[in-house]
Amino acid sequence: MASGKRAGAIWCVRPIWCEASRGCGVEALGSPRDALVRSLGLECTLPAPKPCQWGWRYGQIDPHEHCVLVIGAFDGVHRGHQDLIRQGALQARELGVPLVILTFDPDPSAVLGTPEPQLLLTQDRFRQLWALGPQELRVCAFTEKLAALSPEEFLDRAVFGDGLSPCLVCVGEGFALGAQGKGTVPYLSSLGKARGFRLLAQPLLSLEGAPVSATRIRQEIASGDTLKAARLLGRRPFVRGTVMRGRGQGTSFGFPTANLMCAPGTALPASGVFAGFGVLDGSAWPAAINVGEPPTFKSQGLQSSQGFLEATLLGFSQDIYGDSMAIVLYERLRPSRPFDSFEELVATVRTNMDQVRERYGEGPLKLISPVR
Ligand SMILES: Cc1cc2nc3c(=O)[nH]c(=O)nc-3n(C[C@H](O)[C@H](O)[C@H](O)COP(=O)(O)O)c2cc1C
Ligand SMILES: Nc1ncnc2c1ncn2[C@@H]1O[C@H](COP(=O)(O)OP(=O)(O)OP(=O)(O)O)[C@@H](O)[C@H]1O
Repeated sequence: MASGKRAGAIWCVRPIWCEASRGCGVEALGSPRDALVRSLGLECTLPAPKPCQWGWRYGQIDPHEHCVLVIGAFDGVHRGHQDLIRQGALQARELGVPLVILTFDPDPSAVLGTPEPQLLLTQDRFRQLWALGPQELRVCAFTEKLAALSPEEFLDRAVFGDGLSPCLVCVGEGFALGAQGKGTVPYLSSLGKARGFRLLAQPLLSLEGAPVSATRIRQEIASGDTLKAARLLGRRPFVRGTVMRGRGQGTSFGFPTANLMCAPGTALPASGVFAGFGVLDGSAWPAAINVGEPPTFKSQGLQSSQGFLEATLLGFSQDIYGDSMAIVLYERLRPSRPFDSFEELVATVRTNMDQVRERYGEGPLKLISPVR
């Protein structure tokens, strides 16, 4: 296994909107409603998974039918990933064969002992990949056994040995797979000669002066630059979590907040106040959001845990304790800070709510279907 830091090393790891998001910013996602639908991957439904020898698949091509195979962990399904998959789709169309995306679950970094904060939960990653239009999405269960396979063993067992016969394999420049990261581009290229496939190494998509990578996007999110993260992702970043009980003071302050505990390992800003949307039951509510422990109430309960945020949804008043909710992070409004008085805190949060209202209105935007 190669080191977890190696760029593109996998072991060390219906395209409606792809075209629109190429070469321009997130505004290309269209209306606020369309942008939310696309950011959350609600425009498509994943088919039921079917088991295969090394994992499972969504959709199916004929066993050993020639195909174009695009391989990667694809955390975030960012614009570099989209570019690579779009290239695979073009090649597949020219060759008259289906497109298969091969990915891994869990993310290889989790098994290799170098877990990275995740830009997408697994099902969201699969949905974003499926939205790019492959005929099959193949998922290899990433276990220590799989991690220990050499590139030759991986190809012979988990690819050719599990019903896939690619005539073209597409990866990013600098990609490597297999134990010790041995399966570099030149290495895979020569293995392909013996196995009847060509290897296409796609130059990395660069935006705003550097290659797009999950690591770079994680850094932008951690620093609170959710707008830049959105430009690199080609969609708005969002997180999911469960609504928990808080101190119960928000209602008395005049802004009830949904306290959200996100899944462990979710990529979140360190702290800060953001404008965005809360998405529940297929509707999106403009929201003012505080990420992280509120500095005025340090260490007074669940807020001290990592992965915590709270959001006041404009125009919303229902009991949603225990419900799951997605929070889509638009832009950062200000840093979180301690307040000397509740009055000052309330007045400042109200100003933030007004900022959200000015930008996104109040009350729900009905999205296509309930958040799955
Ligand atoms: C938009 C928004 C901004 C906030 N900003 C801060 C802040 O800067 N400092 C702080 O200590 N708490 C901040 N909070 C957290 C509030 O103090 C907290 O929501 C309130 O005390 C209610 O907490 P409870 O839901 O646990 O009762 C913010 C909350 C929201 C919704
Ligand atoms: N900016 C990019 N442009 C084109 N292809 C890319 C880009 N970034 C990654 N890829 C390719 O996409 C596939 C999936 O990448 P993977 O998630 O496995 O790891 P990675 O290369 O480390 O990417 P990242 O750091 O963005 O997660 C790989 O074939 C990889 O080389």
